[in-house]
Amino acid sequence: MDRAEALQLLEESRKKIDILDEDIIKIIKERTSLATDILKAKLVLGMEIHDPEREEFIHHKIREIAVEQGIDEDSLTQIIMILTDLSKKEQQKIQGGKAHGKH
Ligand SMILES: O=C(O)C(=O)C[C@]1(C(=O)O)C=C[C@@H](O)C=C1
Repeated sequence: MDRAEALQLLEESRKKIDILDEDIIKIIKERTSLATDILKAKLVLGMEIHDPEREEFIHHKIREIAVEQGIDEDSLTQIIMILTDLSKKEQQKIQGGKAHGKH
């Protein structure tokens, strides 16, 4: 591969990454926005926002997928922790808004 081809390959790969990053962000938004329905259900069921058992189940599942797909387990675990954190923060935000609306 000469220098011109290398530059072209880098540019094309970065374009693909930019598109994938946008897709990932859309999916993160879709996952986070489920917080509204999850909180609605939890309030009826008298459940806490933080559900350690469910999180443990997700982490176990993710570790299996990481091994299967040959992705670094710790990195994938960190990503899942960020995603569950986003969901909890969103649920707390909605709950705070609801509580505030009562007064
Ligand atoms: O499944 C739930 O109960 C959720 O609130 C969603 C979720 C998640 O983001 O996956 C977030 C917080 C809980 O601790 C467990 C899981």
